[in-house]
Amino acid sequence: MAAPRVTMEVGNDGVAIITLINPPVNALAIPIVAGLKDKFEEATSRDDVKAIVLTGNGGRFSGGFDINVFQKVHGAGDVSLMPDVSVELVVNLIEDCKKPIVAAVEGLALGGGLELAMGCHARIAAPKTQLGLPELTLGVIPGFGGTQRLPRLVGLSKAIEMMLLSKSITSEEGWKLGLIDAVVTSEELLKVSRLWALDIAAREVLKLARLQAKKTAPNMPQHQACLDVIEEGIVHGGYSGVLKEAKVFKELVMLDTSRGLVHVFFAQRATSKVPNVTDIGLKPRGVRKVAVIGGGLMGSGIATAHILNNIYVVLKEVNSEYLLKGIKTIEANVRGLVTRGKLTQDKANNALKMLKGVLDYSEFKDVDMVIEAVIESVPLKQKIFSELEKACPPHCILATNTSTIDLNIVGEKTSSQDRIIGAHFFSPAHVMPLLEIVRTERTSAQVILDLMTVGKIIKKVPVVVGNCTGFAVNRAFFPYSQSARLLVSLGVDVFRIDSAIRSFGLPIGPFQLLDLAGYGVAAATSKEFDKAFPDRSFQSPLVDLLLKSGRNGKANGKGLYTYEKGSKPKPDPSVLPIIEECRRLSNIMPGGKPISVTEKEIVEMILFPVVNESCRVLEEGIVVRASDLDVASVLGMSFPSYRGGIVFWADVVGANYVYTSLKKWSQLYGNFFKPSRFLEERATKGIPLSAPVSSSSTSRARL
Ligand SMILES: C[C@H](O)CC(=O)SCCNC(=O)CCNC(=O)[C@H](O)C(C)(C)COP(=O)(O)OP(=O)(O)OC[C@H]1O[C@@H](n2cnc3c(N)ncnc32)[C@H](O)[C@@H]1OP(=O)(O)O
Repeated sequence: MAAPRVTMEVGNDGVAIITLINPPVNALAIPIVAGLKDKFEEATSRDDVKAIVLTGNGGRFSGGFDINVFQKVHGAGDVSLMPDVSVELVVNLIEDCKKPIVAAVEGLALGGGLELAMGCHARIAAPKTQLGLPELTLGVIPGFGGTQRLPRLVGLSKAIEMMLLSKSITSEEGWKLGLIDAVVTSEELLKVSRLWALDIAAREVLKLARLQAKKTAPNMPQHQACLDVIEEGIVHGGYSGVLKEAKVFKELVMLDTSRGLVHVFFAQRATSKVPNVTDIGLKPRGVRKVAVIGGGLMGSGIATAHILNNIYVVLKEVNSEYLLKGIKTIEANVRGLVTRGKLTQDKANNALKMLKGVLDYSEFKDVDMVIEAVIESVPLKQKIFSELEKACPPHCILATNTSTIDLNIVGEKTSSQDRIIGAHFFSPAHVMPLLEIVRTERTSAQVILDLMTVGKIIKKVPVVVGNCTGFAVNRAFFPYSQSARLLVSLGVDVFRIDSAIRSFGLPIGPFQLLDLAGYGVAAATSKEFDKAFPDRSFQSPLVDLLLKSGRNGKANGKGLYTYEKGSKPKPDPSVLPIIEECRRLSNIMPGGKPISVTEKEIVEMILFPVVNESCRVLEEGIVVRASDLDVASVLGMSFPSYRGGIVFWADVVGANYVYTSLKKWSQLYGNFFKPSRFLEERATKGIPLSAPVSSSSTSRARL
């Protein structure tokens, strides 16, 4: 029988195949260990070797360390006969190798055999390969790093079972656990392992991940940085990798991105602390049965959010046709989650069992909460709330999903103002995470606390806000769509505006959002804001012109963009004459010529007016604290979380810069941009916008 040896063959592809030859099980005898060291050193230093595959001859990877050596140790009583494999070979030469090493395992990889394979950068196995660490059966423990690497690859419980019970697993099971990267036929084993090794060498995976991250996280440096650090370890070894990791970590933690994300993390948690509500010893009352009035888009979304979280819902509509439509929408919402893999069929069935459709108030006698979600009509809402007062038990919370109407007016015809509260969901209500809880001066603390608790049960982030037109989010962001339309009237291209806002980090621009919401909704909400804030509301003819030309956005497939199934929305060039007409009617371009702006100016001219209105929201105490508005802007408007929310971002940009910019634009383009008193004061005194209102002289003046 030929002497145990290790061979190396370098292919034209630059892959060195290192083979263990020690029949019958390729036990890791002393000459094999020495041979492995030689070959790995050679492969590492040779320029023609790009990557390495380690394999065993004769269809068996390795049965482990040569047990005969144990006998020699026992006989001589000399433990120094054991070679240093764990650190010298597996860590220094294999794991830290600057070239990728892939183990191609077949038949068996036991004890030291599996440990060698675990030191490699990937493991490809033939079917039914036996993988195990049976060292305890010999009275010892795994000695080539197995105690450390196996738990990291398969998890602690499985690793303990495999070691303490000396239980082997198959390569198929290993693949499921993450120990094996791919299981391929015996014929393909070497070919796939070579390609795998080259793939790591060419770092295709990293390249792909980089491209992907560029698309999904364009403004966040930590994604590319993470890939750079991983690559450093692959190219220059683990030590160099951890050094770079430590350095890059410290750089990243100091950046605005991390500051913004950490701010949002704590800001989100702070929303559950509401002075005089959560700190006065009240206990939330259970809400088991909820009635939703109105099965339209909002009502059905709200009902869906509740049944998905085990809350019984009665959905009330005015006739069976509408009711059926509402129930169908809820079923479609739930099915959609199953299709997208977000919900199991079982859970979906259980959720739908929690729903009952009704046409009258008989089921309302034992409901704990009602959420009204009918159209925005004051007389209709007033009528519903006075009926609810009679139909519901006295403890029942009376909530409305209105997004514009003053809650005091909604409850005017009742004597239950203490139970009336706003539950402002964002569409689609079963998906969007924000729940604005709107309180009036008369809403009781108990009712606020109860709704906050339900909000958490249905997995929303409840933010308690005050009562005003638009509440916190829609109020602060009403200038968002208006400034976009103002820019269009000043001659800036619609699609350029959307693209600038997307580059800033919002998922879609203001005009795509307009298409999505539908022009009817946009026209109605614009009117509310024109009415509430006439001094600073910009009235653009654009939406009316679009409606007149038979367009209604995505809903009828005709918007500023064209919508075809299966493809992304595309700018529709046929809207350009409508936009020209809009500019002609507005007649605000200085000297009749389009203004010239950079992408940065577009973003600032759209978002600084939002900051300005946010200042008024803060000054009026509509939110408990500035960070609540940050959370609301991130969760309700998809303002990029890595910018920390609208107020946080404004402070990063600098209140003074926001103020001077707005002042300049207000001189050029009018009152829409006029800085608010709060902004002016904070900017001139150098106080951050996020500082508590009570610390500014504004509120001191009021007190
Ligand atoms: C530091 C490290 O963590 C320490 C270690 O690696 S300790 C070693 C851990 N490995 C083991 O315990 C595996 C022991 N071997 C076995 O369980 C089985 O031999 C096997 C499953 C690999 C193969 O089984 P099977 O096909 O039935 O063949 P079997 O007759 O047992 O073995 C074939 C030959 O290989 C030898 N052999 C098997 N494993 C060996 C090993 N690890 N060292 C030295 N010789 C070994 C056997 O003594 C036998 O020799 P023989 O032909 O001269 O009698």
